[in-house]
Amino acid sequence: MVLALEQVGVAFGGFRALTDVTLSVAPGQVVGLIGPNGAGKTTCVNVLTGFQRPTHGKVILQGREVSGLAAHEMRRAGVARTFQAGRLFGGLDVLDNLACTGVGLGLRRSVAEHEASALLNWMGMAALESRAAAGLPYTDERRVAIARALMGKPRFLLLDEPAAGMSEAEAADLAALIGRIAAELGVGCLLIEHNVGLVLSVCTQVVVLDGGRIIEKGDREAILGSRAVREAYLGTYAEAA
Ligand SMILES: Nc1ncnc2c1ncn2[C@@H]1O[C@H](COP(=O)(O)OP(=O)(O)OP(=O)(O)O)[C@@H](O)[C@H]1O
Repeated sequence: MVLALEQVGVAFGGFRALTDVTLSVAPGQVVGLIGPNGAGKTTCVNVLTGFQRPTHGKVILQGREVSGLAAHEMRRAGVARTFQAGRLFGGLDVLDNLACTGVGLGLRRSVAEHEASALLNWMGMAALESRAAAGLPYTDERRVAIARALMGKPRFLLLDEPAAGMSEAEAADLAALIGRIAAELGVGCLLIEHNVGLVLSVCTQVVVLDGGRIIEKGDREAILGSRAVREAYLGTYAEAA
């Protein structure tokens, strides 16, 4: 049972941001979504999470069409996301950042706090519980945003450039974390990332967008061997791969 786009198109006025996009993420799988700036990656995530209605096509969750659901309904249905900017509640500590999200999802406060604490522990971040979110170093802030997205035990997690601004070592740690989220929690992950090396290290399947269309889909070898991908994209990032 998967989260999928079926022949999705999105138009902003006369501009087509996406055309005929079909992709899917299965539980426990990490799918990469790459492509040049403006290719339509964030728009895909927005459609999959209810932030953007498709102009054409369908969003499918566990066999059911969910194209019309709002963002909070998709979240309750088990589809979580992170944003390019962290969007934490700066005035709250880390535990409360997670617990508030749990309460918003319908958990009792004590249950939400317990889940938040267990999650931070699982991610090796228990020491951050009572730190103010506003004062966190950048990489911790990104990891707390991922922890918060995992509240309520979502079945799918969509990550929009989670490694932006990180060093190679920090990005490698993040890749390991994403691998654990898929393998140990069984969460299906969709990873938008400009760091192609990171995508190829953690994703079993990669989808390449250019100009709102899918130009390639496949595993690491298929992507590295694709002439269309090299021409559209990898030229700029060849060293990273
Ligand atoms: N709300 C909107 N109104 C009009 N155009 C939009 C809107 N949102 C996105 N676009 C346009 O749609 C195209 C795809 O944008 P999108 O943000 O999905 O690309 P992206 O692949 O995520 O790019 P980046 O890597 O730069 O984040 C871009 O040309 C963008 O300017």
